[in-house]
Amino acid sequence: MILVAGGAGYIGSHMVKTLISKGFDVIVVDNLSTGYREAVDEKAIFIEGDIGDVFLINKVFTMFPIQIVMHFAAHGLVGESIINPLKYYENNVVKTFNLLKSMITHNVSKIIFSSTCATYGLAEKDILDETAPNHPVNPYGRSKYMVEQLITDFEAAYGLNYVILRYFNVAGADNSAQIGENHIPETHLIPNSLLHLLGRSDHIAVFGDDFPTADGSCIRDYIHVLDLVQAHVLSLQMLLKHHSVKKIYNVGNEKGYSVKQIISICEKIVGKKANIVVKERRKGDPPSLVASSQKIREELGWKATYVLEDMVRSAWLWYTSNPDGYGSSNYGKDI
Ligand SMILES: NC(=O)c1ccc[n+]([C@@H]2O[C@H](COP(=O)([O-])OP(=O)(O)OC[C@H]3O[C@@H](n4cnc5c(N)ncnc54)[C@H](O)[C@@H]3O)[C@@H](O)[C@H]2O)c1
Ligand SMILES: O=c1ccn([C@@H]2O[C@H](COP(=O)(O)OP(=O)(O)O[C@H]3O[C@H](CO)[C@@H](O)[C@H](O)[C@H]3O)[C@@H](O)[C@H]2O)c(=O)[nH]1
Repeated sequence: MILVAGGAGYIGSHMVKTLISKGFDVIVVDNLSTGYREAVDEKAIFIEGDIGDVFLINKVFTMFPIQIVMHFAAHGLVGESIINPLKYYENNVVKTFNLLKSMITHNVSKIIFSSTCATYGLAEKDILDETAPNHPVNPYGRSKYMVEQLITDFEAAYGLNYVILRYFNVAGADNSAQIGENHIPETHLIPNSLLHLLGRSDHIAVFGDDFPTADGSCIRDYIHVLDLVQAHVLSLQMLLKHHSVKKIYNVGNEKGYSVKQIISICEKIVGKKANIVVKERRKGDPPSLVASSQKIREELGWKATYVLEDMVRSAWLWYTSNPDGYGSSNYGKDI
């Protein structure tokens, strides 16, 4: 049985759907702070609760034969983490510490952890492999790097097996259009661009056009949520088959797109012009983050199968099929 922490969120709900389709028994623990009950496959057991609730998590480990924890539960917004670092260190570090401690107490010895390329910070190279130095430049990236360090220390001391996946920017939606990205407020670039083109805002902002990049806007590497889910499936298979697993993998498409290029691709796919407004840089944004995913390709046989246009098309299908998201009235509005 697999415990999916944060399985009601954007990425976690796609993971749960795939695990169920592959015949795994799944239990989701999610406090619904940014997730949705409706996003969780109905064949999964759902517990509304907090990963930091030691009593609850101990009970889950006592009642269910959990083999592996997939840990998606976190706050994930770079900008917000600068304004409210307490929220990030408490939720992402302190509560994960509680979860890890319960795992160790109950001999649950395998974890797949959702980390991020934000651990790298200011990239010294155009393409980042897993040996690039970790110098995160915002509290969110630091909180994730701290958890990576907890996990590696617990591996050394208590034999915790782990796969840490450093996701680059995740985008797109399941092709069914039944689940997708529904953050309130929405801050991510592709959703914001599409919601603007859907008429939900009067402009799309470009945060900074004076970065040291070709067109001056930030460069990111976008990965389809379904390709990312497949990276988890392969990591899961390795953890189920082997002992003493301690792996860190980047998961990205190995291609960089600037903010301006992303908006232009969204315009092309939707067939409409955006009202683009250049604004100040958003604090904590590194100019460029692009992956080398060679390690996971070579070691697990993973490869990205979707290109950027597929991500934008599937996200657009999700938004146009579900204009109210999971039913919330302030879907897509600014704070
Ligand atoms: N979206 C991206 O581009 C991206 C990139 C890199 C890493 N990540 C990481 O992937 C994970 C999932 O991201 P997402 O985009 O799906 O975010 P999300 O906000 O949609 O999902 C997070 C889920 O975790 C739940 N949650 C948060 N704190 C919790 C707690 N203390 N106890 C129980 N449940 C809790 C939320 O309710 C939500 O359902 C996060 O750890 C994030 O940092 C995301
Ligand atoms: O309306 C917008 C929204 C974003 N951006 C810019 O677009 C880029 C991408 O921003 P966003 O989509 O918010 O993603 P990131 O800030 O890169 O963060 C995402 O990707 C990280 C990995 O790079 C993950 O760790 C985080 O959890 C996830 O939120 C950044 O330069 C933003 O400043 C804009 O210009 N206008």
